[in-house]
Amino acid sequence: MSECINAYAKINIFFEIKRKRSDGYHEIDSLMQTVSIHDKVYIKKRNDSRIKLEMDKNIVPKEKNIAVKIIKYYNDYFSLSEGYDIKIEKNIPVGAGLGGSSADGAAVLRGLEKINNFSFNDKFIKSVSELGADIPFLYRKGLARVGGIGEKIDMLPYKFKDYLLIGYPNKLISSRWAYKNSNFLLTDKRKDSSILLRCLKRRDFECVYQNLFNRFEQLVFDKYPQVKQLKEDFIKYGASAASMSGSGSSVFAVYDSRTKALEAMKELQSSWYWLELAEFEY
Ligand SMILES: C[C@@](CO)(OP(=O)(O)O)[C@H](O)COP(=O)(O)OP(=O)(O)OC[C@H]1O[C@@H](n2ccc(N)nc2=O)[C@H](O)[C@@H]1O
Ligand SMILES: Nc1ncnc2c1ncn2[C@@H]1O[C@H](COP(=O)(O)OP(=O)(O)O)[C@@H](O)[C@H]1O
Repeated sequence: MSECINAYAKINIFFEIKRKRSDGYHEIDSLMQTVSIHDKVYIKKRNDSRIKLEMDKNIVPKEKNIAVKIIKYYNDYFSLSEGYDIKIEKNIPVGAGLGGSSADGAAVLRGLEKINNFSFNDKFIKSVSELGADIPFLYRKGLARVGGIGEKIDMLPYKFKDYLLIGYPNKLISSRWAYKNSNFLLTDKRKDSSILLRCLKRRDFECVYQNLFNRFEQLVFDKYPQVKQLKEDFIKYGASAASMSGSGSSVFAVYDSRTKALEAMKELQSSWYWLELAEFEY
């Protein structure tokens, strides 16, 4: 039987780099939230050990695709040789800071659980962050404080009700590049997500929106001024707040009504490459 799993994208409501580890990875402090924009991942078990992949946009070669890497990792980890047919319908822009590859990886894990009727344990899910740092969070969905390189997840019980507009200015930015060029940013005094956590505890969402933060913003704004322009456009057209997500280049904006978000979308659609209305996803 074939399973169809929605692979939800994420935004970083808060993102700070804590320190560089000796293996080159960076420890982060982030508040991550899944949003309604998603890929569709279809997965079916085969009778042989082959792994077949079909992806509508031919942007990622099979061997580099996270979906295939996950199946291989799973087979190695549990000493299996299972084969699967996987099909990905891609909607999440690639290299946008929306976690599209990790979302597909997490959906494959959920598919494996459904097909084989088991649940992965925490140790396995943590270990998968080696393949895609955002996979442990996207496997769980919702709102969480994320630490380590992405494997430490504290789920948070708060729910946003506003509407989102998410824009992608057609600049593919690699997370590796952003982290590599982040060292000079770290001379600044580090921020801490505990300010936002305090706002959340009081259910004071205005306070959260006033404290959105992304350590990579300045780096990306300097190199790609159109990303800064997109954020300014969102604010100009009625957003309560806006911030870049992850390593960019997408920017999300928060609107307190669907009507306001739709009006902004109408005004901005012709100026920007990709713009979508979204909701917080739990
Ligand atoms: C920046 C963030 C914030 O949520 O999101 P994106 O912009 O990618 O969506 C993530 O930390 C990105 O996660 P992800 O995109 O899954 O990273 P990976 O593919 O695992 O790693 C790509 C490369 O980025 C660097 N990397 C990644 C994660 C991390 N905590 N420290 C790092 O230094 C490493 O050089 C790694 O080889
Ligand atoms: N299924 C996939 N979908 C998108 N990108 C993938 C996938 N598998 C591997 N990749 C690789 O992951 C890189 C990062 O893509 P993505 O996760 O969309 O961006 P980001 O890390 O900025 O959120 C891409 O440039 C691509 O080479």
